[in-house]
Formats: sequence, C-alpha cells, structure tokens
Amino acid sequence: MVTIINKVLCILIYSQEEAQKIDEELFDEYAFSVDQLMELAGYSCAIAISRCYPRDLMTKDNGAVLVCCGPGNNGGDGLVCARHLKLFGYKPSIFYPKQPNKPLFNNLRLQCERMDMPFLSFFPSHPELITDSYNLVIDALFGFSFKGPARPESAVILDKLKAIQNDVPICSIDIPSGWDVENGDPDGIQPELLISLTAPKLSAKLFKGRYHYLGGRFIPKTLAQRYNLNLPPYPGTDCVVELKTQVEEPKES
Ligand SMILES: NC(=O)C1=CN([C@@H]2O[C@H](COP(=O)(O)OP(=O)(O)OC[C@H]3O[C@@H](n4cnc5c(N)ncnc54)[C@H](OP(=O)(O)O)[C@@H]3O)[C@@H](O)[C@H]2O)[C@H](O)CC1
Ligand SMILES: [K+]
Repeated sequence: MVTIINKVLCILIYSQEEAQKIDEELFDEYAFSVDQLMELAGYSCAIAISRCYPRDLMTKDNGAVLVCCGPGNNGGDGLVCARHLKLFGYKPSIFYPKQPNKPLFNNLRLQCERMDMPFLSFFPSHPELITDSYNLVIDALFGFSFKGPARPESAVILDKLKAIQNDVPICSIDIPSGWDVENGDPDGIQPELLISLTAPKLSAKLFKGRYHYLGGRFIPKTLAQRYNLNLPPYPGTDCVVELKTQVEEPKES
C-alpha cells in the first residue's frame, strides 16, 4: 500500500481494478448515471484549473486553452470541463479525434459547438502553433481504462504533447494520458497539474508536477468506507481539495 500525505491525512491510492470496481458500484448499487458523475468530474476539473491558472493572468489570445479529448469517459470529462471553462471566461478549442457515436457524447459535443467552441479537425502540426496560441493544454485523452502501450494514432498525439510540455503547462484529468494506471511512465507526458478524480490512482505517487488536486466530490461515505479511501475533507462546500504530493510507503505493522 502507498499513501499520499495531505497535511495529517494518509489517503489510500488505488489500483486500476479498484478504480473500475468503484465506478461500477456507483452506477449499479448507488444508481448514479454516467452523465451525472461526468458533470461533477468535469466541473471540478474546471474549478481546479481556474484556481491554478487564473484567466486574468493569461497572456495569449483571450484565455485560449486547448482541450484534447479521448474516446472514453475521460474525454467526456474534458468536454464538460471545456464547457465550464468557457462559462468562466476562458476560450477553449477542442481536439476530439475519435468520437463514440452515443447520445451522451453527441450531446456534450453539441453543447460545446453551440457555445462557439471550435473543434480542430487535426492536431496542430508544429509545436509553435500550440505554444504561440494556447495558455494551457488540457489532457483528457485517457483515464483509468487505458492499457498501454498507446496505439500508433494516439502515440503520435502523446509525443506532440511531450514536445510542448516545457513551454505550455499540461493539465491532466484523472491520470496523465499514456501512463500505466499503476506504474506511470517515466518517459511519458509530465503534466504540471493533475486532477485526480474520486481518489488518486497508484501512478499518482510518481507525479512530479506543481499542483495536485482531488476532485469529483460525489463518493457516498459508505462507499468510501468500504474501500478504505480515507478521503481528505473538502474545505467547506468546495468541489476540489489540493493534495500535497509528498508520498510515503507506510511501515509494515
Ligand atoms: N468514478 C469516477 O471517478 C468517474 C470517472 N470518470 C472518468 O472516466 C474515466 C474512465 O473512463 P473509461 O471510459 O472507462 O475509459 P478511458 O476514458 O480511460 O479510456 C477508454 C478508451 O481508451 C481507449 N484505449 C485504451 N487503451 C488504449 C491504448 N493503448 N491506445 C489507444 N487507445 C486506448 C479505449 O479503446 P478500446 O478500443 O481499447 O476500447 C477506450 O476507447 C476516468 O478516468 C475518469 O476520467 C467519469 O467521467 C465519471 C465517473
Ligand atoms: K487524462
């Protein structure tokens, strides 16, 4: 077991299998719908991003940010996050190369289109096209269901993100895309902000970026207790809490 220290609390971080089990339980036992949880997840990401990167301090093109969305629910969180960022005054553009033809995703896409967010038809070919135009890149490509290695069409995008990460901060939703959910990827992308959803996954112990937030404040207490999640208290009515990324291996008892 590994823990992340948040002031005095040790937060258990969990495996890919546990992440998927908790997800299933939320839907099957607690009767949540995906779009309910996705809305809360994406909203909490937008809040964490706006705390770390205030719109007023952005210098490029009226708060322009690039949101890269993948084919699964992590990509859906990205679309929700983009919509809230737009409402907060940012200027999101969306790269969404592989869209599943399901009502949930079609609706999320339509909402963004109707709110005047452009969808890029291809990923910018030169790194300068990103670094000159965007203040931030939001990585919503893959979350806890990713199984590496990345297939070629995704590997190309991840390489492009790696090429710009020292010039434009990357904010990863739930897990840095392309990382093994448990073992990370030392050669993978290195985001500056990670927003772990529900609870940090095992690979979060390898996160070396500047800000680590926990979001997705939707876990019922009974479920958190069953999985010993030991979640930190969210301040007041906040939907995010900042985690200190100091990590320690607990002593054997
Ligand atoms: N309970 C919660 O905390 C909630 C979290 N949410 C978010 O949902 C994601 C998990 O979403 P899921 O749909 O299960 O999966 P992902 O988005 O992680 O990715 C699935 C897609 O990725 C493709 N994939 C997988 N491996 C590869 C690879 N090596 N190369 C290329 N593509 C890959 C996969 O394709 P397949 O063809 O293999 O099926 C899928 O298309 C979680 O992380 C949170 O962000 C919910 O929003 C709310 C509840
Ligand atoms: K991600």
